[in-house]
Amino acid sequence: MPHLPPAQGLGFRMRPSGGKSGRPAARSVHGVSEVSASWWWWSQAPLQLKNLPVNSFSLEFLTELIINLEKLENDKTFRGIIITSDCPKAFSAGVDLREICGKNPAHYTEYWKVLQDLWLRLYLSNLVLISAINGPCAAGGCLIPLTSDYRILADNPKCLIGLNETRLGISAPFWFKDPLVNIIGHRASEHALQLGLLFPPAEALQVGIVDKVVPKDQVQSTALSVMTQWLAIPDHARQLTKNMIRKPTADLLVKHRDTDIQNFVSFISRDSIQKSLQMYLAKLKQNKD
Ligand SMILES: CC/C=C\C/C=C\C/C=C\CCC/C=C/C(=O)SCCNC(=O)CCNC(=O)[C@H](O)C(C)(C)COP(=O)(O)OP(=O)(O)OC[C@H]1O[C@@H](n2cnc3c(N)ncnc32)[C@H](O)[C@@H]1OP(=O)(O)O
Repeated sequence: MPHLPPAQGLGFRMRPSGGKSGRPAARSVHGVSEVSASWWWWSQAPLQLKNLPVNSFSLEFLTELIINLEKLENDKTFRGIIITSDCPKAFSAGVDLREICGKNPAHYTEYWKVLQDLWLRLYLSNLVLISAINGPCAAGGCLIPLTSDYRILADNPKCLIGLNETRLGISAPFWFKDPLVNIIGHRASEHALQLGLLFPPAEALQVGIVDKVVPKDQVQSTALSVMTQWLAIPDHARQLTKNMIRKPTADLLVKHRDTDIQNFVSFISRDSIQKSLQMYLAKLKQNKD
């Protein structure tokens, strides 16, 4: 794991709410972020993503997320996580474009490997993962929802979700495509992926990329109630079943991850791609003004 300098505004929060268990809040400060590990409701942890302004996946943010997930996974008192965003602008803007623009091949290699690591950790997690999606998530921003067990989307026209890579002139990695196919089926994925569709809430529900759409102020309470249903199932039976269903998909990435890294690095290092990226980043900044 690389050594990381402290950063402002980067962090994950596990927020207590009611202290049902009567356990005192544990607070620990780490290299990058402050993690306040407390009990909200026995055995379920709300994990709030906060990498302002849009929860884009910087290398530092990815690394911290993996560390925090590992801690939760190893803490046998936790059986599920509700993942949501603490950034008002987005659930996640996906790949942090500054990480893949103007850097060197070694950096691109490390970045892609860590992104794969996060995917593997989430996809094969023993915990129940529920995405409480309270903001837009496009392309790489769908990584957490697509690897979760259940997705709840806020009913807001800004909350668009989908793998829109083709609209950016790129192709979604196979390990983004595979979970989508597993969730919405082959034909709907062909359609969604080739056209780079970003679904507004009602369409997202109809195609099945999310499991529930609720008013924004009910996303958390709905997530809690869904979590309760999932936690009613004995862990060992649910975990074995999850692993049985997901392992073949995960194995594909494990088997091909080196080739996938090489492909990504050679693609992203092209001058033409770097120019497009610079233009896209500049456009994002212009749109703001
Ligand atoms: C042309 C080539 C493009 C892409 C990549 C090329 C190669 C990659 C190869 C393979 C990878 C494939 C798999 C994954 C791909 C990805 O995830 S690519 C990234 C996809 N995400 C997006 O395109 C989202 C872009 N952002 C937005 O649409 C909006 O910002 C938003 C809807 C999330 C929020 O909108 P607003 O509330 O209007 O906020 P702003 O637009 O003003 O944004 C605030 C601030 O954040 C910066 N920003 C936004 N997204 C990113 C990002 N992904 N990476 C880095 N920075 C980002 C934005 O520039 C603003 O910055 P400032 O101007 O405040 O400095």
